[in-house]
Amino acid sequence: MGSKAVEDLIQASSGVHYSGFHLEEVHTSEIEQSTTSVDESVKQPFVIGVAGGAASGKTTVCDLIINQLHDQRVVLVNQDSFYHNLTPEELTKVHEYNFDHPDAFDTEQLLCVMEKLKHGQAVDIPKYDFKSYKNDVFPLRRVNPSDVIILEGILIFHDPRVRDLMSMKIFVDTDADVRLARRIRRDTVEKNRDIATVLDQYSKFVKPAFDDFILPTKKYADVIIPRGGDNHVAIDLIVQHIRTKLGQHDLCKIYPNLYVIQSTFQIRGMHTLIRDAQTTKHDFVFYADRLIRLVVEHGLGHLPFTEKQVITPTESVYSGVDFCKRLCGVSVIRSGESMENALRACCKGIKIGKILIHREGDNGQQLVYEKLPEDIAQRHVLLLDPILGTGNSAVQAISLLLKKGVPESNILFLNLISAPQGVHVVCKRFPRIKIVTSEIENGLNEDFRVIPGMGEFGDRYFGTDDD
Ligand SMILES: Nc1ncnc2c1ncn2[C@@H]1O[C@H](COP(=O)(O)OP(=O)(O)O)[C@@H](O)[C@H]1O
Ligand SMILES: Nc1ccn([C@@H]2O[C@H](COP(=O)(O)O)[C@@H](O)[C@H]2O)c(=O)n1
Ligand SMILES: [Mg+2]
Repeated sequence: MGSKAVEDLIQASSGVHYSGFHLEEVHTSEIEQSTTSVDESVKQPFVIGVAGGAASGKTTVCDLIINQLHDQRVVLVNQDSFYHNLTPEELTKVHEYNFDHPDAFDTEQLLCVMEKLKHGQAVDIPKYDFKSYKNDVFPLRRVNPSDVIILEGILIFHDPRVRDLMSMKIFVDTDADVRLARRIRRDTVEKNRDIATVLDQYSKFVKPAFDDFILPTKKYADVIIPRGGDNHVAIDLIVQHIRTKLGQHDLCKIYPNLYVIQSTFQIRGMHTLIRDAQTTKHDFVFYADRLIRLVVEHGLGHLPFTEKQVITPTESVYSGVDFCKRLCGVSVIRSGESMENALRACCKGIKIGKILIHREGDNGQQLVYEKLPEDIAQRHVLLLDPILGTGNSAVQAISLLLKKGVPESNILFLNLISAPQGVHVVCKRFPRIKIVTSEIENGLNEDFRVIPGMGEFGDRYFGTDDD
């Protein structure tokens, strides 16, 4: 592929940083590999479960959430669509059929639909007809893959496999008498049923199933909404939370200890400069330093604090906090040393240890030198290395700190860019350490280099590259 084709590719891929590629060095296979790795990681939808008794206000709550999330792609999948069709025999004795029992639903079909949606495929979902009791009413409803999928139904929390799909679970909690009153009105007005049948179904099936199957799933809820759709505060908070989660990188949803600093145009502009192969050494150092300072300041915000009160010059009391005192920086030589100045500028007199890890071959790492404070086990450690790639150096460095007695939860790993592979390796092996980074990369190339990346950070920062 010639450089013209590469430029076309860059042009076509809005929103993705390709400015760090060395155009003359890019090979077709590298581009295809990087593009494929992006496609493979199909953006995971944010799945919300909404459960609660019949006529508690579930659909009303879902409609309010959908309205407020108007600028997002949201779909509603109703558990009613997965009611089993009744056999001819069951149809003749429909008043003896329990529509509130978990067995009334085809959960396997629901799981199959969710699997497809999660993998970015559109699905056709049946529309349930409460009058004919049939779930094969045509035309089927076409549901496209979306950023947010809301799963609603009385027993949507019953099956653990369905629960596991959900990033957020909401239980709509409405008084039984309110639910019954609404149900009588709905079933008589909308479903043309007579009141005696509605009350009979309620006492025989609806109430017992609520007590036996629905209410016990309330414990799985992350949020319980009293008064359903009338509770605007709860709905506003839920929508706010969903917006925050949608703005986060998918990896942050998997690993709660991974923090990617909120992107702004300033931050993206600085990244654009340090990733550009044409950027001068002077500019590279200047903008790398600015980004490092941001990451360090953000990282310090994750340290514990103690409450402290001071008297202001107006002799008033200011209730504030005191910084965590027992800190230590540890830089991974050589790139990590570029982060020391920012740490020193933020934490007066901080001790800084060093670790040297030699890269053996393509993927192996070997620890060759370490100099750490003797009392490091009693300190919170800020581990400094601007790039998290394969995760091999980070694992070596963290393992050494643990061997020296530093508790895992006292380690804060600060870097500028992280490859998903490295995040998986570090977060799975050390789930209690925190990682603070400023951008998540597309992946690694065949040489285990981060892409798009910024080249050899140490060489560019310390001026030892050939230019
Ligand atoms: N806060 C409310 N105040 C008054 N009526 C409501 C309220 N919330 C829902 N309803 C009515 O109650 C009935 C059941 O509400 P719905 O949201 O469909 O509940 P669910 O989906 O839990 O069965 C509907 O007729 C709806 O219009
Ligand atoms: N043919 C049917 C199917 C279901 N029901 C009742 O619907 C309730 C669930 O729907 P919500 O919108 O209230 O969640 C449930 O209590 C079933 O009894 C029915 O009456 N007829
Ligand atoms: Mg409903």
